Amino acid sequence: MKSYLAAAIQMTSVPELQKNLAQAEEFIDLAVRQGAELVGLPENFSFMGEEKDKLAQADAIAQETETFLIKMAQRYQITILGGGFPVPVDGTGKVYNTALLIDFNGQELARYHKVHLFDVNVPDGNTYQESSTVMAGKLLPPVHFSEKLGNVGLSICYDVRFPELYRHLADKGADVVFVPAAFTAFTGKDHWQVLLQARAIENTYYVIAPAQTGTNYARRQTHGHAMIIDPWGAILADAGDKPGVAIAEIKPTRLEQVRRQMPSLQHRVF
Ligand SMILES: O=C(O)CNC(=O)[C@H](CS)NC(=O)CCC(=O)C(=O)O
Repeated sequence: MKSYLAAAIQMTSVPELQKNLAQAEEFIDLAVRQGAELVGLPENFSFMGEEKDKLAQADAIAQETETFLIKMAQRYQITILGGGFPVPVDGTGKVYNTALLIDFNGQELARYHKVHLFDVNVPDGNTYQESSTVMAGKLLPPVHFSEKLGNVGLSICYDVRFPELYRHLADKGADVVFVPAAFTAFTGKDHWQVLLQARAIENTYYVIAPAQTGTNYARRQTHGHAMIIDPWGAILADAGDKPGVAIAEIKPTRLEQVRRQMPSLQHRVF
């Protein structure tokens, strides 16, 4: 593993596929011009809208999003994560909420179907029933083993509330873990940063968290604060509440140092 720059992109995605892909490319371009080699896009980056509209357009969203990710990886010579988009599951009328990691050749490195679905009545009055359109994944997320970038683990959004998933990624040797999200503004203000820092600290790995921000559609407000956190829990970059990019250096020496200073992973009893 070498030292390199990673980017967590922050967007206000809307219910318009082409518009979102154009916005995503602008931020990818910006990140690459600052030297980023590993770039993450948030959950719902290519389409964020009503569940029924997402379902109606799911075939086109899935196809065009995958083509876009491959094109971006090759054009900018980066490893890129598409942090969550719908992929139809044959014969069910539902989709998997899918995260996809692509390398600079356009080759697929890892794919994950979100296992924890957000079926929650948020106290601000909004009701979320992700399981009405999304099929829960059945497998724990993968870790992609990379000589160059370190071992990269995947997850999506609401997963961040389930520490056992992140401990699994640590057991598989993760050095860098993605948490692409579309966190609600209401839960995000109290929970987002704390949960991300906890996952980084307890597992002594980097956390890269691309995010949605602002008003995406109707009454849907997202929290923002895409960030990159080091294995000590320090916030290295925070994109604030406007669309943009959080960039920080991922360093193997820092991973080794923190794991020496705080060897908690070696002291597990259970
Ligand atoms: O609602 C949308 O349009 C898009 N959102 C999503 O796709 C997903 C599932 S509904 N959002 C979350 O998981 C939020 C989790 C969260 O906010 C928390 O855990 O507090």
